[in-house]
Amino acid sequence: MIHTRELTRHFRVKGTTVEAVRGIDLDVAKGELVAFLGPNGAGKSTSLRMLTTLLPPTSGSATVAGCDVVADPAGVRRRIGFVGQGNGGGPDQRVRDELVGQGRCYGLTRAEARSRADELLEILELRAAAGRETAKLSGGQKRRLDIAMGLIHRPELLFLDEPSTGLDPHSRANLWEHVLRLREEHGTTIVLTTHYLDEADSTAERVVVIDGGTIIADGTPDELKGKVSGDLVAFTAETPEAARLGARTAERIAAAGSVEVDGAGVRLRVRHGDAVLPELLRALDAAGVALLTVQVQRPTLDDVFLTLTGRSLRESAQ
Ligand SMILES: Nc1ncnc2c1ncn2[C@@H]1O[C@H](COP(=O)(O)OP(=O)(O)OP(=O)(O)O)[C@@H](O)[C@H]1O
Repeated sequence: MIHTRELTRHFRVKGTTVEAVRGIDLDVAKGELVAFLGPNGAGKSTSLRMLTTLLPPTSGSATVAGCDVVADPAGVRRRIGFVGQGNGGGPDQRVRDELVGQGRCYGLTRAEARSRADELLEILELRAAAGRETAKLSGGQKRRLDIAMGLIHRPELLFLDEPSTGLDPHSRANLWEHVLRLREEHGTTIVLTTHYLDEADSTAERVVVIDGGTIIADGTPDELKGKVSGDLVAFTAETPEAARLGARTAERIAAAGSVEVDGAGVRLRVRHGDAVLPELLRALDAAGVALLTVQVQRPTLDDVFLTLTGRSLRESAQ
């Protein structure tokens, strides 16, 4: 559905060159749900804008839904839907009219546009808001209308640029339910950008991590987490002395890496935290280290980003 080779985009800003996207090779198959994850300025939107023909590449190539983005941008546009950051229509437009108008823009007859609009209002649970002015919708309803607008011409491939930014947690969850259902029921391929780690983790089956204009990791959330960091085992001893003894004991445990002591707390990385835990507890007990708390945490996508770049995505994204 998407094939890019060495896809590159530079901008000239005040006499200097900004390398926004630097030679991206990406293949997305039909039906995939892919999240581009990366901090602000990583090159996610620029990549999306090239794939949706809004921006020509400086060099490299991209084929989207079977059409070349440079040689046949009209072909790409006919086959894709794009929901940008803060799309929306005119504030005085009513929801259904907005959708029908969009359908007409894509060459649907009036009857087709009306029937498709009604279908989408139903799918995206906007039927009750059909006669309302778009300016009076809630944030979540507005984003769902944006998505309906992107789907009016039944695209095979839908691009969503930060679909949930600015929504409250309830609206975000609701939006995701709709997006996932669309994909399940209609087989739509979906490519989206996000800087919400939890969102990429829980909803995308494939995460493409972008930083500094290049892809630095690509895989399922579990593959990414499995490859670059082990589980975190954290325990608290009764005193800092006991913690230091506990840390020395933990260091001797098979495959324990990067043991850190902070006051009475100890943190270590191990490959399979839950499998190592019984051995660790026995060793600590034998050394006379009594524990107040112990927990095992699977790595997060932020741990992955930290391991790859030395920076926390959570901090970069704030
Ligand atoms: N039209 C432009 N002119 C000049 N520089 C640009 C332009 N668009 C993007 N850039 C620069 O290119 C780099 C990548 O920006 P881009 O918007 O693609 O990042 P992003 O990952 O989508 O970030 P965000 O999460 O903030 O949207 C940034 O350094 C940005 O300042």
